[in-house]
Order: sequence, then C-alpha cells, then structure tokens
Amino acid sequence: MVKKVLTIAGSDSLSGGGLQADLATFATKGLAAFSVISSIAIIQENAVTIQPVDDQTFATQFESLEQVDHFDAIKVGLLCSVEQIETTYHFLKGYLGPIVVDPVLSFKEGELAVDPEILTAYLDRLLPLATVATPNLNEAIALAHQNYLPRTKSAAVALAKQLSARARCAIYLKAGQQILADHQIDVLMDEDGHLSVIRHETIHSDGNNGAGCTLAAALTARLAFGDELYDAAQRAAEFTRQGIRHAYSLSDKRSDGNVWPNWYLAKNK
Ligand SMILES: Nc1ncnc2c1ncn2[C@@H]1O[C@H](COP(=O)(O)OP(=O)(O)O)[C@@H](O)[C@H]1O
Ligand SMILES: Cc1ncc(COP(=O)(O)O)c(C=O)c1O
Repeated sequence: MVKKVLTIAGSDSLSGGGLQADLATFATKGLAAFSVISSIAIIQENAVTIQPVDDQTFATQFESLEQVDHFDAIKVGLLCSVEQIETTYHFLKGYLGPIVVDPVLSFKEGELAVDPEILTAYLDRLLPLATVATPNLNEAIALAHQNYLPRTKSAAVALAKQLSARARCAIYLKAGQQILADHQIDVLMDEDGHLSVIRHETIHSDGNNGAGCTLAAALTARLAFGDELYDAAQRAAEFTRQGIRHAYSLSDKRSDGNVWPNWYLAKNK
C-alpha cells in the first residue's frame, strides 16, 4: 500500500535545500509526497531572501489536505513567522503519527535574524508535538538560549539534553565538525534521555547544500516505514552522506554543491 508523507517547507529555486530536497528524498523511497509551501527562498551570491506566502494562502493549503485520508509521517521545515508556526501547530495537534521538525533558523548560505517570539513559538507549540527535532548547532544554541558554541562532545551532549528537556521531544543535534577534527558528530537524545552519538569522517567536499533538509526528510521517510528512531537516524545519516559524496555543482564556476539524494537512479539508467 502506498505510504503518504507531507512536507511543510520553503521552496529553494536552486534546490540547495527546502521543498526540492525533501521531494527528491521522498521520491527515492517510493513515497507519495504532499506539500505545504511556507515561502520562496531566493539564494543569490551575497544574500538570502525569503518571501513568505501570505497567511491565508498558507492556511488554505492545509485545508486542501483534508482530502487526503492520512499521512504516514510529516516533516516541518522552514517557517517564517509566529503565525505560520501557529497554523502548523493547529494542523498537527490532532495528528498521531511521527513528526520531524527541522527548525530552520540559519542557512549555510547566510545568517537569518532570529526573532525571540519565533523561538518561543517553536519551544512552546511545535517542538512538544515533534517525535524528533533536528537543529544544527546554531539553531540549538538559539533555542536553548545558550550564548556559546559547544566545543567538546560532552558540551554538545549537554546541549542536546537541555534542549530535549525544554522542548519535550527527542533531539537529533547536528553538531558538525567543531567537536572533533575531520569528523562530523551528530547527537541523538531520545525523549527518555537515551543518548547515541553518531560519528563519521568528514567528507571533504563543499557539496552539502541541502544536507540538513535531506537528513530530516530521510528520517521522516524511515519513520513513515515504521523504523525505531535510532535505526531511522542511522539510516538517514548514511543516506545523507551518500548524497554528499555524490553532490553536484550548479556550474563549473562554483566550488560548492547540492546534495544529490537520487544519484543512484541516474546510474541505473
Ligand atoms: N562534509 C560532510 N561530511 C560528512 N557529513 C556531513 C558533511 N556535512 C554535513 N554532513 C552531515 O549532514 C547532516 C546535515 O548536517 P548539516 O549540513 O550540518 O546540517 P544543516 O544543513 O542543518 O546545517 C549531518 O548528519 C552531518 O553530519
Ligand atoms: C527553503 C529552504 N529551507 C531550508 C534550507 C536549509 O538548507 P540546508 O539543508 O542546507 O540546511 C534552505 C537552504 O537553502 C532553503 O532554501
């Protein structure tokens, strides 16, 4: 039977994350994917512009989803305002399946200003509904109201633990490469306080635009198939690494690149 998943996300015309990365990831798993678009992100050389959809258009997309009988899992990506968080909260609050919240507050391509009211809305409304949230370090310290970046594994674990307790959900913290030279450290703290550290060698490539979205989408997909959180996280992390290894560049003039979730479909042609 077909599995159905929903992503609530921003569109990125350059496919370096957002809706495009989510749909590409879901397609590799044979999932039927649905979407609610929060915004259009335009990434230019020196600037990231986010154009939110108006509140009514945002809300009406949720109303249209009443025609779909069920979702096997739901992913939440970029939301632009407290109003969008509230509307999403009202849609999700009666939903009993797995919810992955990627609290997108900062882009690799540029910093986003973080409104304290948005942080509060995430903490009080959306995150308590989440099965797991997937912040990167900057997002986690903003949500935990911490003013320094963890530099050790134990500091990253403490941050994940503190955020999990405050947000009342499991946390998959993408602690990145600040902790251990040449390695990426991800910390999974489940709701019962069980800790796992997923550590792997850094792939020396600039092709990780969309890695965070791909990871959260792959996690959503695995949870839709009924995996336990730890297994889902391991498999999503490996899937993302493969996408980074096969990243493609937008043009010969650029050194950075986009994660390619469905690289192996091209190989099988
Ligand atoms: N160069 C890399 N080598 C290996 N894994 C990476 C690399 N860059 C990112 N990842 C992995 O991709 C996932 C997404 O991380 P990251 O890109 O830091 O998230 P975000 O896009 O939200 O900042 C994490 O599991 C991280 O470990
Ligand atoms: C709409 C949107 N959401 C999320 C992201 C975050 O992308 P990443 O997975 O690289 O963190 C981006 C990045 O460009 C984006 O455009």
